[in-house]
Amino acid sequence: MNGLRALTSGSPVGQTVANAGATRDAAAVRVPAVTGPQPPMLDDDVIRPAAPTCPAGLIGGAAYAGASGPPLMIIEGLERIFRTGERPAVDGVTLDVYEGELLALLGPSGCGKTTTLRMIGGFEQPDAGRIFMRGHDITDLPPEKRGIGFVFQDYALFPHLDVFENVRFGLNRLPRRQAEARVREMLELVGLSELAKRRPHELSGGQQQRVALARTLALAPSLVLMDEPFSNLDAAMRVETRQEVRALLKEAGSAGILVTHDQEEALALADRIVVMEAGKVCQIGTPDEIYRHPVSSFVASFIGRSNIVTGKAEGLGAETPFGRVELSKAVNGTVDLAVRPEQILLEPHEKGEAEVIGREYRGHDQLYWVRKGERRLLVISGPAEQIEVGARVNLRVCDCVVPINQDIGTLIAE
Ligand SMILES: Nc1ncnc2c1ncn2[C@@H]1O[C@H](COP(=O)(O)OP(=O)(O)OP(=O)(O)O)[C@@H](O)[C@H]1O
Repeated sequence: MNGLRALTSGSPVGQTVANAGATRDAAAVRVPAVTGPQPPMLDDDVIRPAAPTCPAGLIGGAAYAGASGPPLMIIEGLERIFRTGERPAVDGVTLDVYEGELLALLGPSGCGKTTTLRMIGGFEQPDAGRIFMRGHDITDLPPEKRGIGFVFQDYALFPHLDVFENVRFGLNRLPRRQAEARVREMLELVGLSELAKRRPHELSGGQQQRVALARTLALAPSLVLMDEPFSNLDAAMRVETRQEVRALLKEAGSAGILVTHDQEEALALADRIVVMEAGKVCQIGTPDEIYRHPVSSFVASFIGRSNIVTGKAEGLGAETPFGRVELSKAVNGTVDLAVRPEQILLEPHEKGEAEVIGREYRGHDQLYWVRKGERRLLVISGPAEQIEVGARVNLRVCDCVVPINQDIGTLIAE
């Protein structure tokens, strides 16, 4: 979905920003005012209720290990039902975001990521649920009163303004010298001081992305929303730019919420990942937790790849089509198990239990498809191994396997 239109359509302010993306008319654009740790120039734009309306504390999901205080934002039971939909587009989303944390909303197309982001930004009104920022209920505030910054998918830079003027845009309420000092500071932060006089079309996609980020960060937001911000970049530029964006947000001390359907991007960039499916949050955790301890076959298959097999578990072991495997948690009964392709070793043997039916060389590793009885399994091995298609192999699982769908079995110990 086009991040700019998706994020902004449907609200007067949003509409203006969306139009700006099309017309590039600086005078017509109203960039949402934002607040943050410094400078204090936009504070009077933001409504601050006299007392917090929600107690600071963790609601939903796993805690962020890097948290040094209460959450910056608490989102509680957010719901959005479109008249055209058979089910809610967003269905009871509850999560929190900590100061300086980078959170990725990850899930397949249509699972409600953009709608969730639009509600956080104030461009879409929820049908139920509340959003609290530093303890204040901001659910009913317009976008420009929320203290939140935006980086749009197509950057929304003004082609007739140079880099310096693009970044200064939105700082026009500051005295000129103070605004210019802030722009210089931001350009230094994003490493574009040398290119201050260039127009957007004289920059690479990655540099344009940095200008857009500098323009947002100039307003010192405590939270920056980004909808598929790297989708316009080629693969190599995407990898480089996403690390830069992460570093810049960390340096600026701003938290970020990033919408992506790219699991590799979420794993590489985020402090925590919120996995969504059909409008609901199915798991929140660090990239490592999500990858190594998926809570369902959906998460196990969407984040990385998994062979889902059924096993008969007894404590920390289970009988499976691979023979006996060790489990990461003690369970009893019939359980589904997520076996990662890299956890399976292929041992060539002329009377092996399985047959190699496909092979894809990828340079850094190889994918093998093997058939055992009716089952088709995916295996990833190192690049040096050479097993021909048609060869017989034995399969060995070389690591602890994660039980999922625990309602099938009985969890007997953590
Ligand atoms: N304005 C709207 N009117 C009606 N239905 C909508 C509207 N916006 C979104 N939807 C529907 O809500 C659901 C969630 O859409 P949303 O854009 O939030 O998903 P997404 O996860 O961001 O998808 P993508 O990755 O494709 O952008 C989809 O079924 C979509 O068709």
